[in-house]
Amino acid sequence: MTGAQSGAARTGGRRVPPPRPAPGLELPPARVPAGPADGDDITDGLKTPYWSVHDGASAKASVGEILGRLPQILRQVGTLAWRADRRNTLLVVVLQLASAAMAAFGLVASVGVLRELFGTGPTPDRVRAALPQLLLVVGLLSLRALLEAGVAAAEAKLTPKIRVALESEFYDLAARVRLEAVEDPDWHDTVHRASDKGLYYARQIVGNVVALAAAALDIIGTASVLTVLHPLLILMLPLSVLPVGAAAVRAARDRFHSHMRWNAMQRRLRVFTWLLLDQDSAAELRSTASQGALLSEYRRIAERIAAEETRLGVSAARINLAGRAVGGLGAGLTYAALCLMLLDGWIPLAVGAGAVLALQTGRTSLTTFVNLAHLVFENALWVSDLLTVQSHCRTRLPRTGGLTAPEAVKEIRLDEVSFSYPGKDAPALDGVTLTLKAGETVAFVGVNGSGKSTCSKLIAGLYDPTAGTVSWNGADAQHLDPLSLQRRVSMVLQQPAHFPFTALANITVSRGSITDADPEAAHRAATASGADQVIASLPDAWTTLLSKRFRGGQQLSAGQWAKIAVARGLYKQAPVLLLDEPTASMDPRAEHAVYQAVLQGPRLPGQITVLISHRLASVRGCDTIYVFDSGRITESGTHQELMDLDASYAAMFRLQASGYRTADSGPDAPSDRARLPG
Ligand SMILES: Nc1ncnc2c1ncn2[C@@H]1O[C@H](COP(=O)(O)OP(=O)(O)OP(=O)(O)O)[C@@H](O)[C@H]1O
Repeated sequence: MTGAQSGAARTGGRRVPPPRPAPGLELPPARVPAGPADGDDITDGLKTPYWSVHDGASAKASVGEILGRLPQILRQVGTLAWRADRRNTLLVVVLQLASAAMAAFGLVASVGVLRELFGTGPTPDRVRAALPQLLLVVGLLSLRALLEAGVAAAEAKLTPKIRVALESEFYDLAARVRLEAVEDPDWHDTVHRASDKGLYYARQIVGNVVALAAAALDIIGTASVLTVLHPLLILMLPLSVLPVGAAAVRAARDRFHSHMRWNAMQRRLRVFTWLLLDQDSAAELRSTASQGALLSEYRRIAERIAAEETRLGVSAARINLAGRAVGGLGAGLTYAALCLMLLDGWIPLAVGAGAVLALQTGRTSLTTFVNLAHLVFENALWVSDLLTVQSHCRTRLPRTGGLTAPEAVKEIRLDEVSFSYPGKDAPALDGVTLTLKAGETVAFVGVNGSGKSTCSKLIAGLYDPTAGTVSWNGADAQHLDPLSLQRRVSMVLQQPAHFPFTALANITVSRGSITDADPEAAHRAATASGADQVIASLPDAWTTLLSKRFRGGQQLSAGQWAKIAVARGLYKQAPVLLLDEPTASMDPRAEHAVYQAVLQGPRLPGQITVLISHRLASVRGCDTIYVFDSGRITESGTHQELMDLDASYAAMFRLQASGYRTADSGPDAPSDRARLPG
């Protein structure tokens, strides 16, 4: 090779320049840190992940905000419950109210017992006098236990129903939204957050709201009992419970903060543990022997987490102690006030003892209330998030109704069609005009990112154009019923889905079923695509599960999956067949067989076939070849016309052909197809 030739490939006498370095790119640094330095915050540099946006929200909200949101949350949960199961919702409410009433009556009866016990007369007489009240207390407490069991049983029936209703509605909506919504990265985040967190907390919130309501009712019950005992005693309640409440708020916030921090640290650690265990990175880690580097970073983070855990534990113990001291102070003040009331004869001893009992109950209920209020506040944010995503889904569903797409597709026309992906300024398609006629096989070729796949998705009705029209037999596709249109199109995608179903179901799914098959059509499709040999080699042939996640499941190679995907596309027998680089991962013989089947094999009468491929030799037999560049069609015609045009298609073709050329062959004579045996 001469010096002039050394930096460039030669194609039919033209030279294709070698790649140039990006302008202005400097040399990289000699050392980069693997993570935050030892003195730095280990959570620095971590983006708040989409699934964590509401974590710790209750620790940031004020008490007023939390209390202010509770009625709305109660309404929201009540509506969900009412919609899911009216009977059990009513049961929960009624039984919970009755249970709170039993608790209050139990307290009053307990004061009655104390009154008798602290009365005058010999002890046996006092005990005898107290017995009926004592039996009443036992009866009321037993009744309360029964009522609480009833609440738990009704809740156990109600919660799964709410979950199933919410889940079904959510998955039904999310699975049907239009493709451009699904491909929006923000959409992906919100939907996954709703699925992982929203649905999880929707399950938790019912139980938590019921427990919160129970705690609130107990506080109300306690306040009522104190008022009945002596109106002044109601003043004791805030004195006794507020310090406990403040300590509980502080402890709850600290817990939520710690949880957030711990989560963030664990996420940094998981980056490394995941890489160490992951199947995809296993081969490279071993071949580069870089496990040691990853393990040392793992140890560094793990040690920081251990130190942080100790710090958090000690801090929690301190807050606990402070909380108890404040609570004790409150209790001390209450008892001092009670003593004064007793000494001045405002209340009898029995009432004083009853008040102590009631205040003790009130303190416990308030601590429970504070903890649950924080929890419910945070749960509700996730549930609201889920409900917002659901309503958002409703706005992004495909149109319904419209004309039924024609069964016999005579012509599909794209007229000045443009399309931009959400959030992208540059259009992926920019004024594309082309006509596909019944019975034609056309090819879309062009460099990466030039808009070929996007164009095929617009033809399939998966996207609506942002400008211009796609029409079927003269009717605007946007006026056609999307479902009927999708039934007329079969798409084989560049990265086909690997359904964890049987081999047969992986094929029949294109007709919307994973249980029923047309055996002859499935066999024909598998034979044409080359999937027949793949399936025949599987232990249970058609019924082999294609997923290692199941017992007896099998793992296929990328090329084998591609054959299954082509079979799936052919099995649908749709009037429009779109093949988006289906053979990229196939071996040359398999690729050749697929193109033979598509281009020359039996096909549906009038079927329109679109092939997208980078291997130009494979599509040279197509009726029309469209060359895409930056979202536009820059050339079109038959292979020969484009070769005669001698523009970019001809240059690309010669470049590929040069890789196969032997010393004695002409510039555009050879092709990989021509060289294949048989
Ligand atoms: N889902 C998507 N969201 C945002 N942008 C996208 C999406 N899919 C494609 N694009 C962008 O649209 C442009 C056209 O992409 P398209 O996949 O249609 O090209 P292509 O010609 O099929 O490329 P390739 O040969 O690599 O398959 C590219 O700039 C690409 O980055």
